[in-house]
Amino acid sequence: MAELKHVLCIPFPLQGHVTPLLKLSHCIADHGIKVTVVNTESVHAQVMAANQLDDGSNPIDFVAFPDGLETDEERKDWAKLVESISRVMPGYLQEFIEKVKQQSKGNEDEQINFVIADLNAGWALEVAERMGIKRAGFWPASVSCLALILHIRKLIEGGVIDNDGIALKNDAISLSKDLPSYKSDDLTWTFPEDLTVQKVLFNWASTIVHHSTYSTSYLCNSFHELEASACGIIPGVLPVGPLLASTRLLHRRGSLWNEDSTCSKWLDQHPPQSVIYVAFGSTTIFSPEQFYELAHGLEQIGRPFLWVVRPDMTDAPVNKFHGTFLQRVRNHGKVIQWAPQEEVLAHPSVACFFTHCGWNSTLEGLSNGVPLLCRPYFADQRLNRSFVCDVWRVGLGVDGDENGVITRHEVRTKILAVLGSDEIKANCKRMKEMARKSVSEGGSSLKNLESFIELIKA
Ligand SMILES: O=c1ccn([C@@H]2O[C@H](COP(=O)(O)OP(=O)(O)O[C@H]3O[C@H](CO)[C@@H](O)[C@H](O)[C@H]3O)[C@@H](O)[C@H]2O)c(=O)[nH]1
Repeated sequence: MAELKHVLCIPFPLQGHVTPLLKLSHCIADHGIKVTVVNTESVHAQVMAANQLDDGSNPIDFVAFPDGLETDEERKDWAKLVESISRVMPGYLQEFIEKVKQQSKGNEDEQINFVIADLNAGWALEVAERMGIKRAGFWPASVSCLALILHIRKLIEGGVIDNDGIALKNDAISLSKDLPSYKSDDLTWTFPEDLTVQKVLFNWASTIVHHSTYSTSYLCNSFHELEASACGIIPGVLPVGPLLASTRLLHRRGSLWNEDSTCSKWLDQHPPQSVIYVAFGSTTIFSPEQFYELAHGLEQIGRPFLWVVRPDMTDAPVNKFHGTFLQRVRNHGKVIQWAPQEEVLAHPSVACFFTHCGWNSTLEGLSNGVPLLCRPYFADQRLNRSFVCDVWRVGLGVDGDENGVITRHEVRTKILAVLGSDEIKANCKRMKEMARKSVSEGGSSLKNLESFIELIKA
């Protein structure tokens, strides 16, 4: 079938951003539209290495541009990463769009006529506007988080935060009478552990506000029924989620690391709703003390657990620890470096999900009806935790003592509490049905996606 349009999708180069935009790219390609995904060279190499093609018929094209950095160490410094990509990538993007135009020799169907960019890589929207190309922002986190960021000016003017984003009072923050109020700790740029990092995060958020002006529509990985009031205060917001992997996405679904393929078999060996799945996304770091408390808590529960420990998750001497720990838990615990998370969460033997509350993990948990235990690390994760525990009531927080330090005792008691709560189970079931309905025939997110496809084709 001849492709009618050519869409360029540009994610921000982090796992939690690449995955959802890649899933959206597949949804668009399913409608007969040509899609090219632009990654940094470093992310591109990881995606290609970690995701083998099933049959060579991947429906999406990939291109890669340099990010202007030399080492992976530099890439871990977000301030550097954000500064570098927004300095060097706009030039590569413009060059690429012009090259495609020349190569297509006037064939309008081949030329790039739509750009979808993560608002965290919003410089791409600026390039698209300059080149007269239609465009939309993509937001990989919650609509409530986007609402907060887009109201930064109002919060400063209202004396709620200062010019560095620091909350001036401990009071609940209200953006609208219909929207659940935000706690001052839930401001997504708050990082009391390190005020320099907080400044970087706040500047980053302010850049998002600026870049949002280059688009009038924002595709969000959420669904209307989940965040109706937040959707109501952002004109142009288009929830199209939850963006979930399905069988067609077995090609290049976007993991940056190799998924451990032994999980399914291991899960098959356990009774329904018996396994505690523990994974904290791609960026969470645990201090050695917190890592050990978590490990001991899991061990003491004496129930089966599947725990993702990324090699860079802690400075604790993991190998030495693992030797004895794995020996002790060998009958019920499995530790891996990276999971096929969506498959794990969909497995009937999973009973609960101990998560950092990254938005993708939160949505994947909700969509599979799995109760959540929340240990947020930074950014939007505290806000997501508040929604999970206080608004939707589908999980419990593992909040630590007055200094935020978690103990093995708390890990154990909270897991047992979440497993024993009928209220949480009932809410999870309801949430799963709502999430699935939104992306089914006639559902709100599917309708939004279809009207967006019409916009591309127009
Ligand atoms: O072993 C694992 C662990 C995670 N994942 C996947 O990796 C993604 C992780 O995304 P997310 O849960 O959102 O966490 P982060 O990687 O931490 O994502 C960043 O981006 C998100 C979207 O903006 C934010 O909500 C987070 O706070 C931010 O840290 C999810 O799709 C998971 O399914 C795996 O496939 N295997």
